[in-house]
Amino acid sequence: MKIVADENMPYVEELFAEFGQIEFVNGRTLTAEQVKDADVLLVRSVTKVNQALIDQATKLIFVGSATIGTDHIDVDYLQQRGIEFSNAPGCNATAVGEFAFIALLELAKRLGTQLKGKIVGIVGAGNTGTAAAKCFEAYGLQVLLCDPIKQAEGDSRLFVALDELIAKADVVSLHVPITKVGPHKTWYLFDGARLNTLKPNTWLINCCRGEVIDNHALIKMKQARNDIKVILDVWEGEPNPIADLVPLVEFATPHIAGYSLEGKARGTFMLYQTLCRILQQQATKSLVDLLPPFEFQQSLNTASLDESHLLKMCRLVFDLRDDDALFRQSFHTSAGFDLLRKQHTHRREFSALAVNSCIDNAFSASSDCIKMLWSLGYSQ
Ligand SMILES: NC(=O)c1ccc[n+]([C@@H]2O[C@H](COP(=O)([O-])OP(=O)(O)OC[C@H]3O[C@@H](n4cnc5c(N)ncnc54)[C@H](O)[C@@H]3O)[C@@H](O)[C@H]2O)c1
Ligand SMILES: O=C(O)[C@H](O)[C@H](O)COP(=O)(O)O
Repeated sequence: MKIVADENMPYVEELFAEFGQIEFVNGRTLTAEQVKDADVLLVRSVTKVNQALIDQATKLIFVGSATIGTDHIDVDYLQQRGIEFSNAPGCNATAVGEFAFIALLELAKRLGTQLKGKIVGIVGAGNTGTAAAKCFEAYGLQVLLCDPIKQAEGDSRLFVALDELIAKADVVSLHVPITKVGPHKTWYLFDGARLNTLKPNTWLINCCRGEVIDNHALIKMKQARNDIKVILDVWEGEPNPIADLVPLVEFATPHIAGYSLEGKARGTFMLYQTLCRILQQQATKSLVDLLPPFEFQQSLNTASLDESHLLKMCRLVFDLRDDDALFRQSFHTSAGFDLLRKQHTHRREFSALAVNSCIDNAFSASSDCIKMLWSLGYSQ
């Protein structure tokens, strides 16, 4: 069996070698010639899998994408050809939720203010939106959810309309898939008109897909209203963000919100499980065995955990300032953007770090602050 896999997908060797020969390829420049004799194709979000790419791949039985998004896959064409397809829903949701939380703590710090007390509006209450809400709620913030699709499906959570969310929220965090048609299409959901309805001093964060915000309109808005603060992990026209936008954005990263080691491992592992099912083979590998132990364990020796302590705790697993600095140095070319992603030092999720209070100290961390960290996702 021949497996063609994106060279930037960790753990492929460990999980797929037992099935046959693996050929690692550059996912961005993959050609029909390279996949024509593949039985299995493993991709990431940078590879467009469509008729043009796999027309000649007559042996192909499975296409797997180690991603949540599926906008790069022509799912109908795969279905017509009878080729099994699977993405990895939820694989990096925790990473995205924690990214949004940490990014907003960083923004508050940079602006000399606090995230505590803000109302956070989450647009799209699926896997990543729910993971983000979990962090904000663990920190005691009020969260508003907007998801007309889930609402219509009878999801029991409380939802608000987008206009109401924008009118009430201090922070707007975007978590929708990119869709171009239908009553809830998200392409340019935040166009110039909607951006102008953001209330003064709103913080806007996008870690879903760049085109959910009209980036040219965002430039105009930022030039006119610097009270609006923006964090972008995703960009219209990746891998070539609009250069004029970058200096206007408070934190800028190269589409790495989902890049935790755990999220990456889960993505590849879910594809391994699917191939085992297709081949009617027992899955013998384990996800836990893939992950290296984390270097630290933390004892808290403080009676209360203020926001600056919390941010220090977060930086132990992920220091977003590094990604922001590197991005500003080398986003200018598509090679730069992709290289930043390729060379990203995979961060860990909160769960990698075990946190306890110093039990022998009278002024040790109160159980409330330890519980808050555990609710955020840190281990006990
Ligand atoms: N930056 C990254 O690294 C990164 C990582 C993971 C996912 N993503 C992107 O984020 C997207 C969302 O991921 P997810 O796991 O939360 O997906 P999901 O499918 O679990 O949830 C998306 C939610 O958005 C809702 N939705 C759709 N249209 C909407 C609209 N117009 N208004 C409000 N809600 C709407 C859906 O009903 C759904 O509940 C993915 O499709 C992917 O494009 C980015
Ligand atoms: O859709 C997703 O899961 C994310 O956008 C994912 O993090 C993108 O990462 P890539 O596929 O480029 O590795």
